[in-house]
Amino acid sequence: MLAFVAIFTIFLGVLSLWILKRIKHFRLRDELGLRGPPVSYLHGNLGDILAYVKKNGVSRSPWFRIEMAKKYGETMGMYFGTLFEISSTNLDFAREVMITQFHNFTDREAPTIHNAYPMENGLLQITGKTNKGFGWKDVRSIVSPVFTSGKMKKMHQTILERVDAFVDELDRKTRNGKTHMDIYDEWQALTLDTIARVAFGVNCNSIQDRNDVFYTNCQAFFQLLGLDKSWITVPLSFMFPAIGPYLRPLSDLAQVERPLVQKLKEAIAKRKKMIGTAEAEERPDLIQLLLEQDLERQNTENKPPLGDDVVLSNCHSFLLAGYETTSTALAYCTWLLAKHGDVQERLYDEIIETFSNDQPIDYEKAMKSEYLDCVYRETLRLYPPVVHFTARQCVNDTIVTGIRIPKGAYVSVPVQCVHWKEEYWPNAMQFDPDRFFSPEAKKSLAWMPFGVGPRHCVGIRFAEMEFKTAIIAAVRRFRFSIDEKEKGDLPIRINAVLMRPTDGVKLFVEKRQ
Ligand code: HEM
Repeated sequence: MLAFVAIFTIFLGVLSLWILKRIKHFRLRDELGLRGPPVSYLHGNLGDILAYVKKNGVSRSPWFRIEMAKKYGETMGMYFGTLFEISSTNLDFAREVMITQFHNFTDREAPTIHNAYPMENGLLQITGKTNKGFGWKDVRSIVSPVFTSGKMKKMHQTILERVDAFVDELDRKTRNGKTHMDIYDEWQALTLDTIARVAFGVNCNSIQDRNDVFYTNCQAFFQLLGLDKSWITVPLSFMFPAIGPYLRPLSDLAQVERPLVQKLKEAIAKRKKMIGTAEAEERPDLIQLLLEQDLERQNTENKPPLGDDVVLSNCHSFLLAGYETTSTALAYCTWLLAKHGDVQERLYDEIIETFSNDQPIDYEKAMKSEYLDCVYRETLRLYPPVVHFTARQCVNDTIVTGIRIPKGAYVSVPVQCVHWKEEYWPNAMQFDPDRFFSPEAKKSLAWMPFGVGPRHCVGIRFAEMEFKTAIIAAVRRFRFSIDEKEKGDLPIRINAVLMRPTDGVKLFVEKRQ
C-alpha cells in the first residue's frame, strides 16, 4: 500500500510538472510580445485551422495565414500543437533568419513524426547536429555538387527521353481531336518517371501504366500528408512531440512508404555494383553521384563513409522533393497558359523561333529562352508549390529585427503570403510574366519559391531544367485551353507544406497543325 501511495505521489508530481511546463510554453508568445489567435492548451491553434477550413472550404486554406497576418501583424505567433512558430512576411526578418543569422537557424521545422526512419538523415529533414558525428552541412556538401550545371547537362538526355514519351502519350490521347483531360495527372506521371530514372536508374513507366508501384505509393504518400488525412498520427505528433518518431511505423505513411523504401534499397545495391563501369559513366544517376562524392570526401578529407541509411534517406528526399513539386508547377503553368491564350501564343512564337518542330531541345538554348523564363518565374510566384517549408528551428537564443527568439522556437516565412503581398508585387493576384523582364524582379528576395539562403532547394537547377524542357516540348506540339465557365480561380489547397490543386487540373488539349 505504501509503495502504491509513493508511486502515485511521484506520478502526480511528474504530471504537475509536465502541465506547468506546458502552460509556461503556451505563454511564451505573450512573453515575447507577439500577437496571435487565442491558444488551446491541448492543440494550440490547430483547431483554428480546422475551423477556418470547415467554415470557408478547403480551397481557402492558403488564405488562412494571410488573414491571421491581417489580424495580428506581419510578424506573429501561432502554435501547431505545441510547436511554437513565429511567422513573418517581413523581408528584413526573412533575410536575417535565412541568410545573415543562418548559424542560429540551421534546422528545419517539421512535425516529429518525420524524425524517423527512413527520413531522418535525408536533406529535407536532417538537423545541423546529429548524434552520429555528421549533420546537415556534411550531407549538403556531398549532395550539392551532384546538382552542378555540368552534371545537369549529363542528365538532360534522360529527361528528354521521358519528355518525348510524355508527348507521344498526349499525341495518342488527342488523336481524335481536342480532348478534355486532367493534365496534373499526366505531369505527375512524367515527373515521377523522370526522377526515378535520373535519380535511381529505375525504369518506371507510369506515363503508360498508372499502376506502377512508385506512382501509386507516391500519390498515396502526398495525399496522407494532410492533417485531415492522417488525422490521428500527424496531429498527435504536433500535440505530443516526444512520441512523434514512434508513431511513424504505425502510421499510414509507413504503409505506403515500405514498397518505396524496398525499391530504393534495390536501386542503391544495384548502383553500388556498377561504380566505375562504362555504363555508369555514360548514364550517371543521383545515387551514383552521391556515392562518388562520398568516396571523394573519404579519400581527400579522411572522413568516415555516410553509410547506407544516409544514402537511402537522401534518395527518399530526392523522390519526395523531386516529383510532386515539379509536376505541380507544370500543372499550374499549363492551366495559366490555357487561361491566358495570348501568353501561350507569345511563348509558342518564341519556342518555334528557337527550336523548330522536331529538333531535340538543347539544354543551353532552353535555359536562355527569355520569355519562357518570365513565364516560369511568374508561374512559381503566383502558384508556389511549396509554401510552408521555408521554416527553421532556432538553435541558439537570439534577437531578429528586435524580436527575441528563444532556442527551440520555430520561425517561418510562408511563401504564398510573401508572393501575394501587394507591397512586394503590385497587382499580385494577376498573372503577368512581363514583370520578370525587370532585373530587380529577378533578384528580389520576395521571389522565394525555392526558399532562401544556404538551406534553399538543392534541386533548383534540376527543377528548372525539367520544367523548361517539358513546357517547350508540350507547347510546341499542343494547344491548351479551358471552357469560358472554368476560367475562374483554380481550386487549390494546402496539404502540409505543399500548395496543390484540390481536384486535378482539367483542360482541353489539342494538337497544333
Ligand atoms: C518546382 C520544383 C521545386 C520547388 C518549388 C521546390 C521548393 C523547395 C523549397 C521551398 C525548399 C525549402 C527551402 C528552404 O527551406 O529555404 C526545398 C528544399 C529542398 N528541395 Fe526542392 N523544390 C523543387 C524541386 C526539387 C527537386 C527536383 C529536388 C531534387 C531532385 C528537390 C530537392 C530538395 C531538397 C533535398 C531540399 C532540402 C534542402 C536542404 O534542406 O538542404 N527539390 N525545395
